[in-house]
Amino acid sequence: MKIEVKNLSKKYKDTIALNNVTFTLDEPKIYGLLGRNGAGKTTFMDILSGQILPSSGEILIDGEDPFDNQRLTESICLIKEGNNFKKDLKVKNVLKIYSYFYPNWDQELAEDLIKEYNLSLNAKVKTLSKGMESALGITVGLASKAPITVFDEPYIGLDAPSRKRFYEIMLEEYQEEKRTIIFSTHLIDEVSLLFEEVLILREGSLVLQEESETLRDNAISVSGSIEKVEGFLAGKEVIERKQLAGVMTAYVYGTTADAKVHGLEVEGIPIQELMIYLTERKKGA
Ligand SMILES: Nc1ncnc2c1ncn2[C@@H]1O[C@H](COP(=O)(O)OP(=O)(O)OP(=O)(O)O)[C@@H](O)[C@H]1O
Repeated sequence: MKIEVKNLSKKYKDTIALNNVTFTLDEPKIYGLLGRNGAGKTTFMDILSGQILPSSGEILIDGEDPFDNQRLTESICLIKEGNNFKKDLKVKNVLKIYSYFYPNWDQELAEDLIKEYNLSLNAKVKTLSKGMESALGITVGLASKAPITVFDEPYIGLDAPSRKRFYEIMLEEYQEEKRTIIFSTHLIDEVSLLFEEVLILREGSLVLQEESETLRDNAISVSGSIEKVEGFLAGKEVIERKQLAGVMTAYVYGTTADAKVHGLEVEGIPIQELMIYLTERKKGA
């Protein structure tokens, strides 16, 4: 399903959570949605899944507004970092409710995951530990087989081996049948290899949308005197630049060979480092 985000803004009283964000997600892929605390990720996911309205701008999913839209709601599954399910429900009833709601629900996968994560079907949600509740969220998200599945830091309390299994199963499922998975996380180095495309929000604005492969192959870090670096940057797409004591470092799309011709120091940028760099708060902000 095609997701078009057009001039999307969301204001909560004095806080601008999203500031005129525009981008398109054209095809089923695993998208990483990254950004520091308060960057606007959850707000975006809430608007996308039709839970809240934007202040201005719009999101269109295959041309339609998701707000109050039954046809689209059953195509989108949003799993948040907690409180996804009513506390008094038993695990088996949670599965039943979601199986009615999502037309592509995969009961076999749900049952496999329940076993994998050692969840008891008769346990009530309120008796589950944080990690178990996350495991239930992951189970529902994956088994929904919703064409747009959104995970907003869905692993609170899950230990490292359980998270690893989650990533593995998510990838297996995705490879079997492609769907749009939007994944928001702070554990960037753990999952960055899964992402096919990365979007980074900083303080409500989109600062990067790029395919991971392009980032891996073409994003380089160059440094040298301000004059030399600026000479090299002319006409190129610059991701970010900073200066310290007369030395400029820039992240840019370019080739190592070209940068060396300009007499610059050049390095590849590990994807997670690029993300960390781009999500740093600006000094004084
Ligand atoms: N219901 C609300 N009322 C008031 N302000 C809100 C509300 N929801 C979010 N905000 C504010 O909007 C901004 C964006 O929040 P949002 O939760 O979208 O960020 P986030 O990127 O998901 O952050 P985190 O990584 O911490 O989950 C923050 O400044 C937050 O305080």
